[in-house]
Amino acid sequence: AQNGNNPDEFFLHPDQSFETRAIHEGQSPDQWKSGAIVPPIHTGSTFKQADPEEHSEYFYGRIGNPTRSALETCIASLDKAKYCLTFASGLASIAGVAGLLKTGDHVICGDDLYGGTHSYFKNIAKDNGVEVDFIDTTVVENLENAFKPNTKMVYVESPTNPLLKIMDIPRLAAAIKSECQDIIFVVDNTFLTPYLQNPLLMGADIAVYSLTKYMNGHSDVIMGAITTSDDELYKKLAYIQHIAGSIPSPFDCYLMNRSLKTLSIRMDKHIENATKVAKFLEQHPLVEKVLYPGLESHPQYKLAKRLWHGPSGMISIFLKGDLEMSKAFLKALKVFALAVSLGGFESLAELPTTMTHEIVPAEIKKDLGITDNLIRLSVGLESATDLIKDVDQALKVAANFYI
Ligand SMILES: C=C(NCc1c(COP(=O)(O)O)cnc(C)c1O)C(=O)O
Repeated sequence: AQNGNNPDEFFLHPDQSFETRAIHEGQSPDQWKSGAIVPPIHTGSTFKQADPEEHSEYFYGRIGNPTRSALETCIASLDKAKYCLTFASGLASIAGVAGLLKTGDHVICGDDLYGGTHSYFKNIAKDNGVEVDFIDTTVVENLENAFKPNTKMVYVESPTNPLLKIMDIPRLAAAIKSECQDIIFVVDNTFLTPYLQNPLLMGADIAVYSLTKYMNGHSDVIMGAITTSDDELYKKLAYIQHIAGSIPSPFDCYLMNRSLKTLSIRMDKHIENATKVAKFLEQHPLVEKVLYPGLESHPQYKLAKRLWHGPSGMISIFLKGDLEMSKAFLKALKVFALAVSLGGFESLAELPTTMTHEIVPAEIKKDLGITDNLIRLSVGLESATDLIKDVDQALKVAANFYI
């Protein structure tokens, strides 16, 4: 995390070895005949066997690939996990985790989730006979009151997409395990990455990642991952990866592995830029509210400081206007691009209600507060001065729609 001298500048004490592990874990040149310093891209789909009754670690690309193994070893180390499994996308990894549920099981989901994740549990999991409840898991008592005899999983994001609600993972874990040790606690850690939060160290059984976002950070790979330290869960999830077969390509694994090498310095810059942009927006007359866990005004700022190494680069703001003002603001931006996704080096801006959360039923969006004037910003690595100038000029254009 940031190397500020003032203890108030950053959150939990930074993990001193993260950068070294990101560069070296899973990358040993000794594992390759060539001695390559950077893991090569193994595109082979199948591997020669010495005997019909025995094969080496690698025998078929869907079951295992050396480039994918290098990546999975690195991510497991970054998340301080025993295991990592990668999938073709973030939602594919979520589908893999949901594959642990059987007909008649009950899953408790946080109420504020990425639209696709909400839709997966509300439609696909439900159609597979899984009972789903969505509750506000920022209040631990809500969770305690939601348990049923058939509860098998609790699934949350922290912070959540797009309202940046923060989960007290240790308290949720304690409540879950005191209810029943067998309930699987899953935390989607996409917005923070292992650099800023390690859910497994706080009691989660599985962490889920859309690697597409910050961990790749270059908006050119779609991929997902899970991490766990539970041997039984790993065996089941590895079976799902192998047999349901939703695996990433060797080339994408090479790109993702390469991105991890700069994850820490990119996150520090995302935090530095987002803090400056959030502070500018917080005082702007056309901005009703700024949600950024790095600002003391965030309702769960103290919790974020207690659990996180830093507040990441995502900001959600409420403009003092309606849909027309939001559209005018978003279309006036020049440095921020109007696009879904997040976590890349380029700054992105979007309107959750009609874009990433369009799929969420209107009454649920209303209950959550995903309104026409809610804008989500993914603050990139450009000059903070340019980013602030961009939102300032776009707000001036949108001022004509001020109500
Ligand atoms: C595309 C977007 N989100 C994807 C996402 C996913 C799905 O990841 P994919 O790699 O897009 O399949 C899972 N979890 C979170 C918290 C996410 O934000 C978005 O919010 O713009």
